[in-house]
Amino acid sequence: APPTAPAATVPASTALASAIVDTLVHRIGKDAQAARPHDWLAATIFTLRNEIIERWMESTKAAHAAGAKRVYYLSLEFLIGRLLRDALSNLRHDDEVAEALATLGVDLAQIEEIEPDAALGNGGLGRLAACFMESLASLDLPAYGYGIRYVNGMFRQRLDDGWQMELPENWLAHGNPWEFERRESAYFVGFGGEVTSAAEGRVHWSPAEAVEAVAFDTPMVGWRGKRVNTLRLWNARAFDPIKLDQFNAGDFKGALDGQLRAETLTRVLYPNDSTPAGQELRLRQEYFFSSASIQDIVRRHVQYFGDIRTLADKAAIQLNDTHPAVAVAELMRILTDFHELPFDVAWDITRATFGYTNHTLLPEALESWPLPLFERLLPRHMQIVYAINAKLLREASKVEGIDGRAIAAISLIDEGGERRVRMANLAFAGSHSVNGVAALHTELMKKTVFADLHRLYPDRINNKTNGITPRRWLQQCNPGLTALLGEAIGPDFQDDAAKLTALVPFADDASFRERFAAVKRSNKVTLSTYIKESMGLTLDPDAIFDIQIKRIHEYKRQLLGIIETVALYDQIRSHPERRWTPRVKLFAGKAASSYHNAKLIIKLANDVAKRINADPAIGDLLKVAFVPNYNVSMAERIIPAADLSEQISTAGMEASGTGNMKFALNGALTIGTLDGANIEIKDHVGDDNIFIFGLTADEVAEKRAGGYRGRDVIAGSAELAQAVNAIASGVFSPDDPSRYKGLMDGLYDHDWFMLAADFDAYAAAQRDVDAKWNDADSWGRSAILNVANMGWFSSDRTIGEYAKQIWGVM
Ligand SMILES: CCc1ccc([C@H](C)CC(=O)N[C@@H]2O[C@H](CO)[C@@H](O)[C@H](O)[C@H]2O)cc1
Repeated sequence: APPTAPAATVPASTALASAIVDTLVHRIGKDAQAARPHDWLAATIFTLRNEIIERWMESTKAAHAAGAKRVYYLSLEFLIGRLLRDALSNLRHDDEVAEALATLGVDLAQIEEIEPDAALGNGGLGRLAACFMESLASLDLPAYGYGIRYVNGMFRQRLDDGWQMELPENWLAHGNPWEFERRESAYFVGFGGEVTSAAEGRVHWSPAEAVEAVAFDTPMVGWRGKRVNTLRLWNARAFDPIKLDQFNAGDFKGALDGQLRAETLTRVLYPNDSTPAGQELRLRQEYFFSSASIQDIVRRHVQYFGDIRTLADKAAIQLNDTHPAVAVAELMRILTDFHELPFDVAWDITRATFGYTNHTLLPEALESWPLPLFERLLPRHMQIVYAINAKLLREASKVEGIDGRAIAAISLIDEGGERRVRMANLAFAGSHSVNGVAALHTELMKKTVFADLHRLYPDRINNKTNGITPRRWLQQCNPGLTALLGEAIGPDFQDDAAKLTALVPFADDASFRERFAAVKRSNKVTLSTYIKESMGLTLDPDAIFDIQIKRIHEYKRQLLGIIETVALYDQIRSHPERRWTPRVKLFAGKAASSYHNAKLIIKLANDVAKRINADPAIGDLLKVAFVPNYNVSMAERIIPAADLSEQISTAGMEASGTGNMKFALNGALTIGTLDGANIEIKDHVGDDNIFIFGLTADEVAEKRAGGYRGRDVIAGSAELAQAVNAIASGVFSPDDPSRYKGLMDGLYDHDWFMLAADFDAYAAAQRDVDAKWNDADSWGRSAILNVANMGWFSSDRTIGEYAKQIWGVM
């Protein structure tokens, strides 16, 4: 049973109202008359925090008392979003707080809207880390998340005449009531300098420069407040914020240089979600937070358990992709240089402690660092990488069937051309578990990127299909559906998402289908109101809401969605006599600031929207919109209103996807390829309740190997050719007719992402969507069966698997 609510819990609504006013007066310094919405937000959070802090302390004490093994999740990204609604709902206080505030004339929903998103991530990887932290607390597992406290998170996207503009994001502008500075948890992190060998083989690294890493803790509140875990984000501070001598000499810049360098380190999140910037500052960020985190983990272990050799029994460290991979070398440095363990003993402890999750097979996304940069910035770690590599290659050379080519592929050092340190190989070699994030992805890891390492360590790669927290992605963002489900199958699904299967029989219940459709329609009306107010565009809530929201990337094929929309537009215009099914196409997503084609695709979506929405011949049959500044809160607003979820990546390129799970859990049907977790969604919801089309991953590989050319396919598809030529010739860009020529030529000449190859199948699947939509019972049945069968995609199931099979904490 969850721990009994401590004495200082939130009193009944009126008492609660006065507690909030008391905080407003004594903490914010405003009385109810003068208070602004942001004052009420702060007062509500500070009041609610009291209970959270007590549960937090209780959780920490309980873990300590139990001598529990802790999970440490190292991630350069945590895409948290807003926390008030999440904390209120997980503590089951949302209704009484709403009531209490209402007695004060304050609308809880309104103040929840002004909380800034903690946008400390790019996309899938960062959001997964946030869902995982919530599930770890909800499963009562002692865990810490470690990351960087960026002052500027993911940039704000503004569209200027359809072009993406990146604006700094200042989530800390008005302070952050959720964080606690822990000045006592501060560590020295060095860079550069040199390594000297001291007496009896001891090694000494004297860095040329250093910063102080200071911890800021944010509570991670689990479902029913079962446990409150810690998200520890590091901030960099200069040891010498101001050099007075230089200042007095008038060299103000020089005097403050140290502080500037430190601030720069944790200032901003790199906005790339698959192409490494490859900049030195990025490596400095990766080492800064990895070192501070490892030092903090080792300090806690020695303090609580004494002997460092038992580290792997009491700590499970998970590397969220390669971004914290240098932590492997950092732990080796601390174990050998400070705790004077023999190399091999240190290596065994390191491997037993680390697990590594791979989130992408895109070659350009696999991080590697030029050896000179790595050596200059981290001279001691370079030595350790060499030592690890020597041991690894010695081991590999003993395995039969591992030839020179395999050795070269296994090596931590890429010798082809400029020598580079392969962070994926370092993470792989330094971990006892290497997991993929969906079944197909994990199989492709074994067959492609890690084929040789897999042959050397055949039982290291394992699969952990992603999941999403049903608290944020159903209960909190879709209260209408949650209430309806509760009426039908009782509340138990809120404690165990697997219990959603109790909904299956209701798919055949016409009255339940009706109420289900009514909830969906009211969510669509709510979204339409928002789109009307924010974009001035009127949407028909009875049209199919067909939605593609995710980072803009060529492998995610927003371009295929746009070209099919252009083909549909042309079909409607040339065949007005036909009975067309009204459709609303919504796009949203950010492009990495240096990703030219992705930014062009955003512009094209806006140009196509402008033309179609203004065309009187179309009316409400087709409306297109690109919603600006897609983020976690926007996803919570859009997903409950979706009928159709676009998951149309080139097969073999989307490791898993997690948006696909969120849409299906909210009763949308998926149109997608056999890629990532789409395959497992199909397996769970049933072939009749999903629209699958296109080439499989193997077929894509064959076509690529077989000299596939888009030109041949385009020539064979009138609809496709018409749409591509219309875009290429400037029909949607009269102000610059050749704007998309290059983009379209790319389809003729390369089409690496197989848009032409999959077009006809995709367009046909879209017509199947229309047909099913016009059979409301069939659509309703399928939508209900999607919700009923999405329990397996809860991140509680995923974390349960990590806990049992990788971390040994369950
Ligand atoms: C170094 C630049 C960089 C930054 C981020 C990344 C991430 C790995 C990209 C990412 O977010 N991958 C997504 O991870 C999700 C969670 O596992 C998956 O569901 C998505 O399929 C995958 O694209 C790669 C390279």
